[in-house]
Amino acid sequence: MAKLLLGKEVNASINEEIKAKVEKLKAQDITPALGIIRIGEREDDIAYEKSAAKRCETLGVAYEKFLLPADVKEEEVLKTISQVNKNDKIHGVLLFRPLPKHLNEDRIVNALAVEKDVDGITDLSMAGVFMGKDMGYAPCTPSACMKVLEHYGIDCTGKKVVVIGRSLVVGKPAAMMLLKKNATVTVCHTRTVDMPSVVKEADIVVVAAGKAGVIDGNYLREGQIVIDVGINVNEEGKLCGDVNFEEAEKIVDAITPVPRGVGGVTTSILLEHVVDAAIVQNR
Ligand SMILES: Nc1nc(=O)c2c([nH]1)NC[C@@H]1CN(c3ccc(C(=O)N[C@@H](CCC(=O)O)C(=O)O)cc3)C=[N+]21
Repeated sequence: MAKLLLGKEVNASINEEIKAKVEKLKAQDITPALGIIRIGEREDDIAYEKSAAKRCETLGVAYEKFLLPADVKEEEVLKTISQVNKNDKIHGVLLFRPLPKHLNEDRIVNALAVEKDVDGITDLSMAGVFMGKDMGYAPCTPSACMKVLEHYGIDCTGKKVVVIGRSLVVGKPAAMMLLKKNATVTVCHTRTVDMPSVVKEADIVVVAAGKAGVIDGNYLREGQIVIDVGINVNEEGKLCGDVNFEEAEKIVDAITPVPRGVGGVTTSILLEHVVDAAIVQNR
């Protein structure tokens, strides 16, 4: 049976740091605050929103929600973003993605002030990740994957790492971050030929396929470490990952479960970025 890599343990250390920073800010009469912009009612957005709000409450971070209907006009979204950009009481912004199809995601995302882009979605923040420069904030989900590996003492140097998924939200930035940690990285996607044999070659598998349970026992072998980034809501309304957990845990050495894995760490990183943004903006 695989060892479980639990988010809770990783969070404990991050949360201590966040609390200390929040206390320091509060001593200067500054309350760090997150702006949450949600368009429509996607279940995974709402799941993240609830977790983020709860964590804000626990850590003494304020938040304000900006809820827009799924059929909102682009100008309305741009107006909301300009409003949060100007509001000095809001230090970081979480804009859920993907956006409804009728909106120009590129234009909307890049309207966000880079110093408030705590989920690293603007082109400039993303460029920082790809060039290995300290520019803006890295996206929270791939950062959470790296944090889990680091916390459990899993060194990437020289390891074969397969990333499944090539999205800009997770797959591509995760590949760059792994490369920076000296891994030999392969990125698989829907056009990859014979994916099971490619994935079996990996020492570490980072799964961001975006589909519930698609990575089953046929892709895995013993000795592997599996990081499951997937957050899917199944028919019963429960969270599940992109890995078929029941099959995987019988085969691999270690795995992050869903829930209780990467998701909670993503939320911690988000809060850490908001608090850091509040510090930088009040210098
Ligand atoms: N720009 C953008 N960035 C995102 O990172 C992003 C997004 N849009 N759109 C939606 C998806 C979904 N997502 C979730 C993260 C955590 C939980 C979650 O439930 N976290 C729990 C723990 C769950 C667990 O234990 O695995 C918690 O923080 O306590 C859910 C969903 C982020 N996403």
